[in-house]
Amino acid sequence: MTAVVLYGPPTAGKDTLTAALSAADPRFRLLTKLKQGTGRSTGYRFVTEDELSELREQGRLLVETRRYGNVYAVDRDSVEAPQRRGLVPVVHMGNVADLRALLAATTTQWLRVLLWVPKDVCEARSRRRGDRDTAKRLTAWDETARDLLDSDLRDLFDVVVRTDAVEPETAAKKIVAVLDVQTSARPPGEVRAVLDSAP
Ligand SMILES: Nc1ncnc2c1ncn2[C@@H]1O[C@H](COP(=O)(O)OP(=O)(O)OP(=O)(O)O)[C@@H](O)[C@H]1O
Repeated sequence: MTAVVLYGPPTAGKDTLTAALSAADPRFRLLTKLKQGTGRSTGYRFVTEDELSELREQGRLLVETRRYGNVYAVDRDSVEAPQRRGLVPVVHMGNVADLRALLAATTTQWLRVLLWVPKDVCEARSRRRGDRDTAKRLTAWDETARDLLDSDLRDLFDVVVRTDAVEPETAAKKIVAVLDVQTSARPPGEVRAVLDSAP
């Protein structure tokens, strides 16, 4: 596999696992998404509406998401340029439609990872992290759970991790181990069991 996509609700550990992956193997690089709008800049490159339109016209936008009045996008170059240098881009996704759009738009072999936390752990993590918008995060957790339960889970994830049960370093090692191996997707029953299981 030449790239990794991490899907999960707020506080599932996407940033934490990305850091653990980079520490375990310097090939892993967080992909910088494009953002048009306002708010947090970490992990994003701000672009103007005109720049975004130009990239869209050039067919460069693999995924485009409109949320909270902002536009978020993945530029094809931000996937392919690191790959040309032997690096492994890591991208974070928050909904299945975007995940599928990303998979369909590239010839890249993505390692697809589901990170999961139960809602009470999400709340505790969000409060501990000092989020001012914990209620919004919990709404997003509900939306992510619904999104998954409404989706066809066949052939969607290669690795499934409950991050309240597995240390980030252990999850990173597992991903490094399967990255270059032909893996088969986790069966839908296994994915559902992870969503349903009590903390
Ligand atoms: N495997 C883990 N074990 C224990 N704690 C973890 C684990 N992964 C993440 N955490 C903790 O949970 C909190 C949220 O993690 P992180 O910011 O990585 O999640 P995220 O998925 O990137 O969240 P968001 O999408 O809300 O930005 C952090 O305080 C982190 O220390």
